[in-house]
Amino acid sequence: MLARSFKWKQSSVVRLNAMKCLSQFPRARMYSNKSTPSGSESKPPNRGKILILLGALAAGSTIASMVYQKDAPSEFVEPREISKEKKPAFSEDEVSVIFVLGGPGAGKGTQCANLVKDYGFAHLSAGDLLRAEQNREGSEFGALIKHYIKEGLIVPQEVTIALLKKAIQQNYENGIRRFLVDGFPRKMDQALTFEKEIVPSKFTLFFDCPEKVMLKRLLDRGKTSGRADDNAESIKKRFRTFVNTSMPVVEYFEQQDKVVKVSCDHSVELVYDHVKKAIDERIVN
Ligand SMILES: Nc1ncnc2c1ncn2[C@@H]1O[C@H](COP(=O)(O)OP(=O)(O)OP(=O)(O)O)[C@@H](O)[C@H]1O
Ligand SMILES: O=c1ccn([C@@H]2O[C@H](COP(=O)(O)O)[C@@H](O)[C@H]2O)c(=O)[nH]1
Repeated sequence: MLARSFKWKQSSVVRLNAMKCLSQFPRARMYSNKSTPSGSESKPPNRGKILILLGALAAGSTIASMVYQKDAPSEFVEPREISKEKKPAFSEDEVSVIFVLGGPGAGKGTQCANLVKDYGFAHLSAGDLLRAEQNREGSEFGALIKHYIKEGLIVPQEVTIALLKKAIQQNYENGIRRFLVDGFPRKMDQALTFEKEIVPSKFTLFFDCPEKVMLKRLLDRGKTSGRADDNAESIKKRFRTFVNTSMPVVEYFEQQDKVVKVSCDHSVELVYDHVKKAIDERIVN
């Protein structure tokens, strides 16, 4: 948030400077036309040219402010090695990534643990990676992550994608080729960046669950989880973020026919039967 307001301030300064320029420009032209060498009355300023110049200045300031905001909030983030890469770090033949999405408490982690046992996937939970980074001594992102998680907001993609990329790379070096990327992508920018710069996903496993059921599960889990966001206030915010920010990602992949939906309002065992079926039908390597 701090970062966002910083960026906003920067772009506002650009706009304000441009406005100052705009407001002073006509006056400067008037002064220069005050008198003519012949001493005759000054000519009216050429309004057409002034308008064109004003338009160009306004367009320039808008573009400048868009460029400023595009990368927000990069102040918090390590060098932007992700965006410099021209093509994905891995090809789809090298690694298989299945995104696992669903509302908070839908049972994603529980089902991923089953899949790890039976299929040898590496399970990368974006939330777990963020919590580990938050607690890592010396992390410059600790306070930022803590704030976003408590508020049920999505941590800036640069942080999460860098963590995921590192984890995939480490597992790859150890011979692992199949990944369940759990609780990610939660926002459209993450989906686009990950697929462009890390690897395109095979498909998305989407756990569909009524809010009432998820609420009960999370409040029960909160009795022992020690998670700062397993409380009624944070859960409400997480639900809101899920509907407004994460569901558009599911819809985006649905349009590409890349979503397998599993209903989660059943026992762990029954849900897993459906999950296994979905995986067996779609998995390629
Ligand atoms: N099918 C199920 N029936 C009843 N309880 C379940 C079921 N699946 C998971 N749970 C329980 O619900 C809680 C939330 O499950 P889990 O942690 O797997 O969800 P999640 O989707 O990964 O949540 P989050 O996104 O918040 O990390 C856990 O306490 C888990 O034991
Ligand atoms: O891509 C992500 C994934 C997670 N977060 C933040 O972490 C919490 C907890 O995630 P869980 O999957 O429930 O463990 C989530 O509410 C977000 O605040 C994120 O920012 N980006």
